[in-house]
Formats: sequence, structure tokens, C-alpha cells
Amino acid sequence: MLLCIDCGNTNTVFSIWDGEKFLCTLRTSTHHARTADAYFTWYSTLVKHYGIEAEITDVIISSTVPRVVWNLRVFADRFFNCRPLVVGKPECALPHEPRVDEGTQVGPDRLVNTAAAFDRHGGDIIVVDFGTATTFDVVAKDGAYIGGVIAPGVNLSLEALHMAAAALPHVDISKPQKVIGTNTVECIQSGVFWGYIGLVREICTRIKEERAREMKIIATGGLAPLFQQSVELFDEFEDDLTMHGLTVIHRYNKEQGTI
Ligand SMILES: Nc1ncnc2c1ncn2[C@@H]1O[C@H](COP(=O)(O)OP(=O)(O)OP(=O)(O)O)[C@@H](O)[C@H]1O
Ligand SMILES: CC(C)(CO)[C@@H](O)C(=O)NCCC(=O)O
Ligand SMILES: [K+]
Repeated sequence: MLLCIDCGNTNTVFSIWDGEKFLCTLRTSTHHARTADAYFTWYSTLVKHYGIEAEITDVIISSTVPRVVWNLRVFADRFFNCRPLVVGKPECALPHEPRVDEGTQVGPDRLVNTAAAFDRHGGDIIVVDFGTATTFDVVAKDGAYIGGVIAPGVNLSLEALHMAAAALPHVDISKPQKVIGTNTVECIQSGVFWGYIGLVREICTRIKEERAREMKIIATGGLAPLFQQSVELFDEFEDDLTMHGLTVIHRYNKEQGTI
């Protein structure tokens, strides 16, 4: 079985793929100093709790935080006796090479999202991922990542207001009933919520104009459904997109004989 690891700047997600379906999904905060032993203690406790019998033979990692990869490599080697495939490293083949400026290190999560979206929907797609940052990944007709957009994430925007302005409290995102807030919390929620609706719509419109074609918009990440509630922004929402992409890239490397 394949253990897929998606390490973001905020959260790290493990998911076990049995070849047909994900058996479970485990989430922890990303912390570069977490040791291989600590990962295993956490992992084995939860797997046992869910009553899952998993013989892990392969591990694939996508990490936007380079420093965590070392401990995850040790984790894979020590507990599953395997060498993990790390997306973005030269030894990990990609179904389509990104077409970006030379020397650009595309975030591995974006490469994975791109592979997943192309596998499920074909090309001419925009993937919007609501993580620590909100990213827009543009997938060409042939499946290659050809660039995109990086905007501050929803929670990051809320946190930035709280951090920088003494009188602004921490608030959670939610959909305000109206645009004009009549208290501080409503004003902040309105700014971020409606501001984000505008951001997503404007960027997608401009991407389509720049590409001069219709493009399907796929959203992923915990907050996408909240925005979709109000305005039709996306064609599809897929909460397992990044995990699916890891299985696609792993299968491709098996087929290519790189692993
Ligand atoms: N209805 C909601 N209201 C508030 N927060 C939510 C809601 N649904 C999901 N979230 C939060 O949204 C965030 C987005 O999750 P996601 O896994 O997509 O990205 P992340 O873990 O924050 O970022 P990264 O992948 O970059 O680490 C999570 O922190 C999740 O707890
Ligand atoms: C943009 C983030 C932080 C989104 O997770 C990640 O994909 C990343 O660190 N990217 C590197 C830069 C780039 O993708 O062009
Ligand atoms: K993510």
C-alpha cells in the first residue's frame, strides 16, 4: 500500500491508498522539528484507533517546507523500509514538465494539483487551492503547468489584520449576511469574505482572457465550499485533489520504472 504525505506550510496530511481508495486521512500541524519517531507514534496510534490493517510498501511526499523532508525520509526508511518518492526532486518523474521561467522552483503541491486535475478532467483547467496561500495553477491543454497566481491565504489575511492592528481581534472566516458590517467582527469578515469572492472571480476571468479560451475551474482546500455557497465560482470542488495527484505521480513513476 502507498502512504501519501502532503506537507503544507500549516498542515501535514497522511493518507493511505490501497490501490483503489483511501483508507484513512490523518492530519497534524506542520512542524519541522518533529522527529521520525514522533511521526510514527502519531501515525500508528491513529491507524490502530481506526482499525486499519495497512502494509505500507511505498511512500510519496509532497512538501512545501523543505526542512521537514529529512525527518519524513527517516520515518519511511526506519518504519516501512522504503525510500520515499519526493515530488520536485530530480528522481521523481512528472507526467508533464512545467513550462515556467528557468530556475523557478514550482511548489510541489502545485505540481501535484496539476497532475491530479489533468488526470480527472483533461487540460485547460484552473486549480484553485485554499491553503496557507491561495494558489491558482493553470494547466495547459496538454497537461503541463504553465504558471499561475499566488495570493495570501484566507486565514493568513485574517491573522495579518489582527497582528498589525492593535484594535482588531482575531476572527474566524464566515459568510456575512450583508456587506456593510455594523461591528468590528462583521467589518473584518466582510472585507475578507467579499474581498476573496472578488479576488477569485477577477483572477479566473483574467486567466481565461489571457488564455483566450474557456477553462474549467476546480477548487480544493477546506474553505472552497464556504465561498461557493454565495456565488458560482467553481465548476467542481474536490477535497481529495492533492492526495489523488500523489497517487497519479506515484503510478507514473512505477510505469516509467523510476521506482
Ligand atoms: N468552515 C470553515 N471555517 C473555517 N476554517 C475552515 C473551515 N473549513 C476548513 N477550514 C480550515 O481551512 C483551512 C484549509 O485547509 P487546507 O488543508 O486546505 O489548507 P491548510 O492546511 O490551512 O494549508 P496548507 O496546506 O498550506 O498547510 C484549514 O486550516 C481548515 O481547518
Ligand atoms: C505557494 C505555496 C506556499 C502554496 O502552498 C507553495 O506552492 C510554494 O511554496 N511554492 C513555491 C513557489 C511557486 O510555486 O512558484
Ligand atoms: K494544501
